[in-house]
Amino acid sequence: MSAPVLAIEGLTKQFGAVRAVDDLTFTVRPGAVTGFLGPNGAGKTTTLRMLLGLTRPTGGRALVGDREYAAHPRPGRVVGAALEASSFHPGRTGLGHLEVFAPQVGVSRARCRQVLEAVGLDHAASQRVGRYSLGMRQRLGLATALLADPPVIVLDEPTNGLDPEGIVWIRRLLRQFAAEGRTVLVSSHLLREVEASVDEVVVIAQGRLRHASSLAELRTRATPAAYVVAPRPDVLATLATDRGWTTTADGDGLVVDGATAAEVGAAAHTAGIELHELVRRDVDLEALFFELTRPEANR
Ligand SMILES: Nc1ncnc2c1ncn2[C@@H]1O[C@H](COP(=O)(O)OP(=O)(O)OP(=O)(O)O)[C@@H](O)[C@H]1O
Repeated sequence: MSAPVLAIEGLTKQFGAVRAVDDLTFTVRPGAVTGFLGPNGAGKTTTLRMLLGLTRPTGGRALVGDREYAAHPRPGRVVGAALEASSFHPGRTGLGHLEVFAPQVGVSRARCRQVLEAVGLDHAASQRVGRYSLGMRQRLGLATALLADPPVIVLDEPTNGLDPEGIVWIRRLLRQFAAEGRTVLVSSHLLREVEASVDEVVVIAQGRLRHASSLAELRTRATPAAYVVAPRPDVLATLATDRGWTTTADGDGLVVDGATAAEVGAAAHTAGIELHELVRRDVDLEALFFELTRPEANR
């Protein structure tokens, strides 16, 4: 499958006095899961709505491959999207909802049953959507997105309302889509929630791009830290301070901020300091995310 690239080019949306999206530019490549991240009100949904032709941009454009979404002959077959879990007709059954969409994307009723099963809703096929839980509506939204087996999948906060098992399930599904070569864009206001399933991250705040890179590259931006246990923690703490690192007592040992485990090990070795334990501390991505998305005035 050669899935299209998504290209957001100088995209801007002004709602009265509010600039919801402000000259935003980034691309989303196939074969990867891209996390579209930002705090509440950052402009994620507005961006996705512009990408899907549901909101008209004030400026710039959003391309799905070589053209805008609406310019594709059958856009619903190219991009499968789930935006808001609440926008279902409450009187329709889960299956009925999919059957309304099926002709629009040119798929059979049998396919509707197939996707309901794929999202774990076959047992609730004839239940009214009004009685679905938030998690079930999320699954139905995903089923709608998957109906046409599209090469591009766009999901807005898909883990909202899912239980831990559902979150693990959706992570696997996202990974599978990427492995199949699809272009996958998934929004969230929590980096921690998508950390295990994304390859690329696009971070926005106040409608503006704050960061775009691979997740691996973002990690390298975070301050490294190590946990170390030494029989003479005072000597180790002095060494760390001399190197410009900070230390905090933690249980039997010290957390050294600002240094990798390898740097702490090498420095201790050179200084002839005995160590009993030395491990890498996972980088605090959440702190970095908070830093990246702080209001501009406070940066
Ligand atoms: N139709 C609208 N009319 C006026 N203002 C709007 C409209 N839609 C969104 N906004 C405003 O635009 C800004 C961005 O909203 P948006 O929903 O795109 O953010 P978001 O990142 O998706 O947030 P959340 O995570 O809370 O859903 C907010 O200030 C919001 O109040």
